[in-house]
Amino acid sequence: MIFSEVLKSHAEPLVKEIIQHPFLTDITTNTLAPAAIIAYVQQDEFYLSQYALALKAAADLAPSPTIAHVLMPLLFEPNSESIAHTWLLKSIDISQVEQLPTTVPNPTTQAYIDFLFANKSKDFFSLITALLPCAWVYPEFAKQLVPQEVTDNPLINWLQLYDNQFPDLLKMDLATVLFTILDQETFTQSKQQQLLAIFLQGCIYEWHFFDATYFQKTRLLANTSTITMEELMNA
Ligand SMILES: Cc1ncc(C[n+]2csc(CCO)c2C)c(N)n1
Repeated sequence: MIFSEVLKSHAEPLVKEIIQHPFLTDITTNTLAPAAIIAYVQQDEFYLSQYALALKAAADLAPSPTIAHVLMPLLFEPNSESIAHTWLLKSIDISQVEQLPTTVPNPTTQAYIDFLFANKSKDFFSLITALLPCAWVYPEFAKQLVPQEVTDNPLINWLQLYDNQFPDLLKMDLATVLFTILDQETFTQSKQQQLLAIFLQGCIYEWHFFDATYFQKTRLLANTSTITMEELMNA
């Protein structure tokens, strides 16, 4: 089995969990709470800005000019997925991301981003393996959840985007490119195990990302407490 297939087959149970997450089932039934939509869009805007930086770092770390060349066209602008966010917000009568309050990353978003940059500090292949679940999981659940019949659910556009049905708005080939880079490399057994662990951890973060925004785990001590870090340090 080629390495990318090994990664995907191990992650299959996690994809099943993600597909059953209430965030996604509520998308398919058009019952996703406005608060969950707002929390998701806010967190995702922030997440994607950091993801774009990590992807750029991968292109800079590329072990050969050929690989760098393959990655270059994929360095999407952080806001290239903003159409997905616009569609979600429109369903609750908010037209612009700018209308949302400023975002503080919730602990899950922050942990996911820290995970990406921790793998940047390891090596190029660890980094692209950490970047892969984000690019791979969405098309995986989208192809399974997009309804075959016509629907008036406005949230289905969001799924169709990730099912590559609007290639002019968002190209969905990043996962394929990153898997191909991995498949062209030969890894020792122990390196394969390390990369598999990174890949699965990334898929787990994808589940947590939905869970944190669905339940709005956004109530941070830093937002609610009147004591500042500075005061604690100087006490
Ligand atoms: C937490 C989170 N994970 C994955 C995506 C989806 N996504 C991000 S980058 C990319 C590759 C093509 O743009 C895809 C599919 C998201 N928006 N937010």
